Amino acid sequence: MDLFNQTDLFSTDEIRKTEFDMPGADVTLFENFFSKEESGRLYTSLLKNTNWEQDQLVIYGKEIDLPRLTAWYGDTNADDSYANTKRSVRPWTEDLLYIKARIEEKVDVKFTRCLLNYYRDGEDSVNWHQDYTGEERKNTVIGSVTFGATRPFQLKHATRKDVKRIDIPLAHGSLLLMQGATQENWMHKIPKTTKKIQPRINLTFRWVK
Ligand SMILES: O=C(O)CCC(=O)C(=O)O
Ligand SMILES: [Fe+2]
Repeated sequence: MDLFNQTDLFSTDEIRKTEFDMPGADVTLFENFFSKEESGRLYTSLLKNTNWEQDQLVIYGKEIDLPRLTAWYGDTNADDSYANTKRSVRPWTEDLLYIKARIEEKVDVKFTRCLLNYYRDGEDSVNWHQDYTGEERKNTVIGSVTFGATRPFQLKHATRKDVKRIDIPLAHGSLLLMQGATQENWMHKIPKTTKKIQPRINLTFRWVK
């Protein structure tokens, strides 16, 4: 066996935890949170069974397709704050309930919603933004799970120019937890790339009253 075979070196299924040193944020990455085998199964199943929708954004009165496909799932009996946006929230599926339960072992929260994003290729992206609005942004938990291609998740401080930006590669089977005031103090994005890359699915589990 070739001892320096990269595939062998990196094909470990061990969970690796990294806490990031970011002022005003609480961000933790768990690599290999889902095993290779589970991740492969969930990627295929989510790709096929999710009700992917092409959502639009209105800019200067013009409707523009979002550069990705999306879907909302969650507690359908909870008071529906997304009702006025015409976005339909579908009931939890078995896959989503499994992923949700695995994350809930790590955090003291019961998630009520999940937003799924499907980045078909390098042209698909999400621009700088913060999750949640108003008061809800001040203290939140977001569990972000990735299956498929690795894309860099970029973070920048919302107001301080002296704080360095950070790039976290989110790989197949990883879990990123963003807690406390992270959404209030930091913005995040997934940039476009001209590299030939495989599709990627991201799930953000949220808590909405
Ligand atoms: O794809 C990702 O990793 C992030 C998605 C995201 O920021 C969002 O949907 O709010
Ligand atoms: Fe986001």
